[in-house]
Amino acid sequence: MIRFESATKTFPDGTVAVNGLSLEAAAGHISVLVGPSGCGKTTSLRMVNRLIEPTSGRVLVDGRDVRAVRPAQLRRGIGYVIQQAGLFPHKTVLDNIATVPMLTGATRRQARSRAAELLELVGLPRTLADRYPAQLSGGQQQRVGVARALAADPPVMLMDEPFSAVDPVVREQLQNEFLRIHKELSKTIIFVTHDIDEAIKMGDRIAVLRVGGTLAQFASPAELLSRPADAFVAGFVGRDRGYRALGFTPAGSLSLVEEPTVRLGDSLTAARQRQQEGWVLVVDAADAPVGWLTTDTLGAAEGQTSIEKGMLHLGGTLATETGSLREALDAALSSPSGRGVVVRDDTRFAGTVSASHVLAQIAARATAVSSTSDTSCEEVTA
Ligand SMILES: Nc1ncnc2c1ncn2[C@@H]1O[C@H](COP(=O)(O)OP(=O)(O)OP(=O)(O)O)[C@@H](O)[C@H]1O
Repeated sequence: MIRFESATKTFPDGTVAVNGLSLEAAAGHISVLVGPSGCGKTTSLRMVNRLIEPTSGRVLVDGRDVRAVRPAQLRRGIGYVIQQAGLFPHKTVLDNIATVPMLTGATRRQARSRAAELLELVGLPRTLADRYPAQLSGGQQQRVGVARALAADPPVMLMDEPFSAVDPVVREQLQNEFLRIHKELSKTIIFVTHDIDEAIKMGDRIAVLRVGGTLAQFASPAELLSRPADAFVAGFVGRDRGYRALGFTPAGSLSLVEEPTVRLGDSLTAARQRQQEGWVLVVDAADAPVGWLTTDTLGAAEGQTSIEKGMLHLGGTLATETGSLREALDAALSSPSGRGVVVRDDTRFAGTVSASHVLAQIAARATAVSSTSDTSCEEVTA
């Protein structure tokens, strides 16, 4: 666990980068520091591994004031991942990763074997092991950066905008992979980003900082979206926060509508018979939805007698039975028939749901929540 106790940093030129920060980053969880440029995120992070010393207040790791531990020793237990990966340019990928275990006493052979395992864990092929950082893409470099930070198996990791130097698609892959790794390893992580969407995706808890280095709110993503502490936080989390909060509301008891389906290869006559309001859902042999067929234009399919893939509309996004209300609403809104397709976890078709049905469910939940709402606030404030 990492605890900031009224930590303040004033730089010699008088800049107050962090001002009385108090919060607790729980063990085994990802705590995110987010806020506009210059609000003190990096300074806060660096106070944990003593790259920066607080002017007043203190930072504790597992109950111990970091100032009581020699920096070199402290940093051995704290992985550090930064933007642009910060790899040693003259070392190969494998040696970059193996460096830290060797510093902590592993033999070269042990360290390299561990490095090879980590390469796999972060989703990199072994064929990259002997390359130099300059011979890797930005996303691959970031993966090596994560592997290197994990190499000494530190209980704590500090991550400073680790995925911001790559394009949005790679970034999403890196986020997903990191979340998968985190599920396996459960490190205590402080993750810095200026991107609220990334914060909401990655964080178990999110600290929103404002310029001047003060804490505006420390809360779970769902709480931040549904109950921002003030206008600054509301503005920072964004205008569509109501919709995004649905991403944290399980679809749960949403009752599905039975929907007649046809299979690829079935006759067009069957499609006409089963259509509802001009649309019929087509599934494959394993009952997984593959698209919608509009029976209005079937007359144009001259000479064809059976349903083929080329006739189908791609369909909307799919929601899962165990997913969120946001998924369900998005499935309905993006479906060409207006009927959102819901699948089981094994991708078999389960039923459909309409946008009005999801909205009715949202309204019912909102009423239930407001009548049982508690206003407890778990954050530690200065
Ligand atoms: N060595 C320094 N001397 C003086 N001021 C500094 C120093 N380092 C940082 N600052 C200032 O402290 C404030 C906080 O900086 P910090 O880098 O912690 O912000 P940040 O939230 O991480 O910003 P960004 O998102 O732009 O990286 C800024 O106003 C910055 O200019």
